[in-house]
Amino acid sequence: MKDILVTCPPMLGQFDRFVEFAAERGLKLHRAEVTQILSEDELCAVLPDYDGWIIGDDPATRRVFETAQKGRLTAAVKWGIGVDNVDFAACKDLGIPIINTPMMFGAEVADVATAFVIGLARELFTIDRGVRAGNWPKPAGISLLDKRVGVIGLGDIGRHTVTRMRALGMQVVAYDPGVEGDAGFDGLERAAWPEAVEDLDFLVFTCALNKHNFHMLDADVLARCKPGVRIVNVARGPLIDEAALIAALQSGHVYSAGLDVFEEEPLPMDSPLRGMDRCIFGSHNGSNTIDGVIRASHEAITRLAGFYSPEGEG
Ligand SMILES: NC(=O)c1ccc[n+]([C@@H]2O[C@H](COP(=O)([O-])OP(=O)(O)OC[C@H]3O[C@@H](n4cnc5c(N)ncnc54)[C@H](O)[C@@H]3O)[C@@H](O)[C@H]2O)c1
Ligand SMILES: O=C(O)[C@H](O)COP(=O)(O)O
Repeated sequence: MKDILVTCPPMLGQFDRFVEFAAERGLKLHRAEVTQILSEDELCAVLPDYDGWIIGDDPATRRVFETAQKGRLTAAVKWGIGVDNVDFAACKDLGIPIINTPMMFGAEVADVATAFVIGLARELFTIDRGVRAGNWPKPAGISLLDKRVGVIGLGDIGRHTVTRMRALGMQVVAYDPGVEGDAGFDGLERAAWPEAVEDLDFLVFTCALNKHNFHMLDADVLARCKPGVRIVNVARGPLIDEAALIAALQSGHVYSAGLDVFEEEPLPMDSPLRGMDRCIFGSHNGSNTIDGVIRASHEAITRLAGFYSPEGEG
């Protein structure tokens, strides 16, 4: 049996469900005990005792892999899609096989993006908070029919998001430098960056974070947005300059935002965002459905077990 450390929060949430599935494939799963997101130092302290690692949002840095390899670590899998926290180049240099689990829950994350769009349009959460507080608020929302929404990123999540936005009767314009043509959507309007943000009622981020697009939505790009735009991010916090977004929300240039991800997670207690009533926040939980987590966790376990098989295929 290979000893495997699991540090991924959604998988930890249903941990017991996966113990037997993993054991049948030669893996003994161990729950990370320190915190749900371990620090680099914590990882360096515990990982050398394990043969493998199912990675969550932790800092999977070169130092962590080098330290772990001096112990027992020989393979790893990034649970989920985003790999911005994982130094794949270091793994290649060190000869540690590693892979992620793409295409496992694009629909689920797109559902959250859609919930944010509808919630922001109708101020559902503002109303909910008001009713709970003993009030009876009646803010006028905006209709979604024929409104323009920009979808930034046409990967798995982005495509599911386009489907959902179109089903709401919205006009979709998409930006993704890695995808050509209409991405399988009849007559899909495409635009360049940052022109794509102009004249939108909603701007929805669904793209991967990489070394080219840190703060792609900064103060300059925000200034190009239509006054009153509503912004949604279900991808990664650092795509947006959060300080610039806060300033735009405070000035009213951006009407509201729905954010599942932040520059710093968990969102700091003193973040001005916490006081912004029109906004909706998630806890980087877009992928977390019972079904989606089972799907991704089985995939992660199967791929990791594959690295230890004679053929060594993850
Ligand atoms: N909120 C959550 O819980 C949650 C869950 C899953 C994934 N994510 C994030 O969402 C991201 C996208 O997931 P996916 O399954 O669609 O990944 P994917 O790999 O299928 O697609 C990513 C797309 O982003 C595009 N892209 C890269 N740079 C871009 C840019 N500057 N502008 C526009 N598009 C750009 C790529 O060309 C690609 O088509 C993940 O990388 C991850 O960071 C968040
Ligand atoms: O990148 C992903 O797939 C998602 O963000 C979910 O994974 P995480 O909860 O490990 O970030």
